[in-house]
Amino acid sequence: MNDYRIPVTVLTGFLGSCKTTLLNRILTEEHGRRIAVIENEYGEVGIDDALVYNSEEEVFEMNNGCICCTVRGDLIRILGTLLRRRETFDRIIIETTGLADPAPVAQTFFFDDELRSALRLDAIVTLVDARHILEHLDDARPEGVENEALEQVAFADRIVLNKTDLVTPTELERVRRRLLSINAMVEILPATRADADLGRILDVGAFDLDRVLESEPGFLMDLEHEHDATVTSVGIERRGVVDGDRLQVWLTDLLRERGVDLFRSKGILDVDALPRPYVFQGVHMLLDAEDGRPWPEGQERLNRLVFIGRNLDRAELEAGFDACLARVVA
Ligand SMILES: Nc1nc2c(ncn2[C@@H]2O[C@H](COP(=O)(O)OP(=O)(O)OP(=O)(O)O)[C@@H](O)[C@H]2O)c(=O)[nH]1
Repeated sequence: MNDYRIPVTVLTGFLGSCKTTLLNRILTEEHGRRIAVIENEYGEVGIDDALVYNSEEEVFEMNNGCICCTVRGDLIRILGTLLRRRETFDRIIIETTGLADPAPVAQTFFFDDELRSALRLDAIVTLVDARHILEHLDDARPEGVENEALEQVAFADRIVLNKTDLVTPTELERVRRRLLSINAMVEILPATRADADLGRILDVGAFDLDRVLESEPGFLMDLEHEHDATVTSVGIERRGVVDGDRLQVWLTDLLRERGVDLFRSKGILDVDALPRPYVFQGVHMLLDAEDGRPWPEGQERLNRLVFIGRNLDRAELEAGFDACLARVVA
């Protein structure tokens, strides 16, 4: 029997594991397919809108809470809105935050009659950072507090085992075995910059409710979960021109000294008043930087930074960044 329901892919994976990189690849390579994107970002300052490939696709942002907790109602509303013009797209991709539990997101497609009859959860695709995943899986949590990285691996229908360039073959094999010890059935696709075969990721019909119910009988009932309250996000927005040299010193020192607890950092900055923004991305102690898309004409250049990690000190981060500002614009 033909299934005319619209396929939905959930992209999940811990902070910095490469979700946005994979999303950009899909939007570039599947160009011509009509894709509706729903993006959930952690923290009050959104950055990913500027990092997602500039495409024809409509991107629905959900920035005011976590998709698996506070904004699940928003997700249902956005899906409902999309269904009212279902002829305008062929598939939906949802990118969760790096700290989301994918189970409540998956449940959304089974609770609501309208959604269940129109949408088909195709697969939960979990991105894994080969370099950092073991420390996150080993991160002991108090009783009742969940380990999101573990949930993301356990719930995956496909794992894109990414950043293979940052580990040795022996380390990669150790990670692969660990992933299979958590989720024996999952198909693992090794990748660098998420260059896995999209044919193994999209339209694969991999999500199987019966299998999930076998391993998690409470899947359709148990909505309660608790995140680690020591992990928070600090968003900073400032006008002004940043001094490139001071910024380098500050960021390098910050990541070296705090990199263990600083899971993720990103920023879009007006450095030295250049025509294009300076975009930096940190994952623990590793830092990448590149020029972003040119600042929009006639629009104010607002510096935006986000830090996500354990026991973050907002005042210290703000003071550190403020000291990098060469010129403050009121
Ligand atoms: N060395 C290396 N770096 C990578 C690879 N894939 C992605 N990166 C870098 O890792 C960083 C995080 O990538 P993103 O795609 O933004 O990760 P994400 O999962 O969307 O991040 P959050 O949404 O913030 O959780 C970026 O600086 C990427 O350039 C890879 O295969 N190897």
